[in-house]
Amino acid sequence: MTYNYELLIIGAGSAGLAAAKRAASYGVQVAIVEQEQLGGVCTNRGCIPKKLMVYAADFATAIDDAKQYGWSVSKGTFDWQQFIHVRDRELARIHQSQQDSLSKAGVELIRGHAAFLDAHTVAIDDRPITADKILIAVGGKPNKPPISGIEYTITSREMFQLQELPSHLAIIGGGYIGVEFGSTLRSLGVNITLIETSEYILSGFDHDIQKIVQQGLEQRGIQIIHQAKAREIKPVANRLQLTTDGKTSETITVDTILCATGRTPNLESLNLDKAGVALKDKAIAVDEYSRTTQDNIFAVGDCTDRLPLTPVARTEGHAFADTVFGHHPRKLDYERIPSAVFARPEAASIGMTESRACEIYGEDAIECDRTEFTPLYNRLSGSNQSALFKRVIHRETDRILGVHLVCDHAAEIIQGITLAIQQGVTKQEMKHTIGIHPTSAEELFE
Ligand SMILES: Cc1cc2nc3c(=O)[nH]c(=O)nc-3n(C[C@H](O)[C@H](O)[C@H](O)COP(=O)(O)OP(=O)(O)OC[C@H]3O[C@@H](n4cnc5c(N)ncnc54)[C@H](O)[C@@H]3O)c2cc1C
Ligand SMILES: NC(=O)c1ccc[n+]([C@@H]2O[C@H](COP(=O)([O-])OP(=O)(O)OC[C@H]3O[C@@H](n4cnc5c(N)ncnc54)[C@H](O)[C@@H]3O)[C@@H](O)[C@H]2O)c1
Repeated sequence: MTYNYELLIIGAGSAGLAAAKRAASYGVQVAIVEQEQLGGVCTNRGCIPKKLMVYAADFATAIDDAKQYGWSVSKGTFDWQQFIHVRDRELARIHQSQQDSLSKAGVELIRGHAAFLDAHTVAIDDRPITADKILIAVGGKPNKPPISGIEYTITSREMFQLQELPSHLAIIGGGYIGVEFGSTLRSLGVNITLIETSEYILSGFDHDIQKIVQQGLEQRGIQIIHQAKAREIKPVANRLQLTTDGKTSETITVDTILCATGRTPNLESLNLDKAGVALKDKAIAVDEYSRTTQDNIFAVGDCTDRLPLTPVARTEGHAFADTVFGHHPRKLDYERIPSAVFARPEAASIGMTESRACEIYGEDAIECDRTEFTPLYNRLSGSNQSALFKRVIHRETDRILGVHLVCDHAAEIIQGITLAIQQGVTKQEMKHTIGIHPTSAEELFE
């Protein structure tokens, strides 16, 4: 049987683009289908526009800090529309570069919505296209809990399209998205109320990180209503009234409500049943080599139930292509993947949290060292935000199982540490490492 393509990829986000280029490098005839702009969530409504917003917001603090360092400066005003203009110019540049790199790799880009007709045939809008192998890389979309009035809330997608900044923003969900938007918009002068079901924000992070970031956000004037859930939302005279249930019941009136309670795979109208692809919970079921329940179909990135981060999506795309077309079977180690929360204070982690290590090895087998200190920069800036460095160590082997940081540039620092952790570095080896002075990171080698 001959097909239109050897490989058809559905979705040109981080995972799909990485897989397309790597497969093409093995001489495979590849087409990629995309229904929106190239680059998916990361480029258009995630990592990149979010980080640009963080950079914009940091000037507010930098100007205050500059005064403490002897500068005579005044804050001026922030022009949201001007920021959107320059941000979109940068996103257009990225789209062009993504398109150019697909052409250079010889990958055909097909615009439209894909839905399965059978295991080898996909309808793109109404046009049937066949392929020997198909990779599903359709990503995810925001969840909204079933709360009365939830239709008045927006999600991270619409946050990037706001025409003006609200005066008061309520955020439901204190995970990555809620914390990053809350922190950034606070620096831009927005009043923030964050509602989180647990006692602490950033579920899944080490407990010390959760506590220090939560305190830091509160010190910056963010109101956190914890152990609470949004119960009802009602429009009241051009604003929104939100009532919470939980440890305390509160009613607040705000301009905008962001719902940031997690994401689910984007599988609607893909007709996976026609292709014989099974689900596990709400995600595509895959094995460690990203194989689905149908022999010729694979899935990578946020549409599977693994770690929804861009570098993971990209690496799964590469590993799929290496395994299937490069004949180098490759799977990921999901235990040692670094991640960061781009809030102020910033947090970053690699490896096991203290509670996970105790769960696996038992409390007696684990030792933690924890240093909290005032970074040199804050001595003059006047900020009372302390930095936290924590290491989780396996007593018997002296191996470092996890490193957790809260400090300026935590995300940049954790990258180098990631390599050491992946190589099985011990506490003793770290102690014998000579650091750079004066930096915050040198504390890791004390
Ligand atoms: C606000 C926000 C901030 C984030 N910040 C970070 C960060 O700082 N660092 C980090 O590592 N991760 C971050 N993430 C997570 C990261 O963006 C995702 O993990 C990553 O984008 C997943 O890539 P993907 O290729 O699997 O999916 P996506 O990027 O979602 O790409 C899927 C693509 O498939 C297309 N598609 C879907 N269905 C069809 C169809 N039927 N036919 C044709 N095309 C289709 C979609 O239009 C989309 O372009 C963030 C996410 C959000 C929401
Ligand atoms: N810096 C980054 O790498 C980055 C940034 C943004 C997003 N992401 C990715 O996107 C994913 C989704 O982010 P997210 O923040 O939406 O999800 P999340 O799973 O990180 O956090 C959701 C939070 O909402 C809370 N919650 C759930 N239902 C609630 C309710 N009804 N009321 C109040 N709180 C409720 C949960 O307890 C949790 O703390 C993340 O898991 C992450 O992988 C990564």
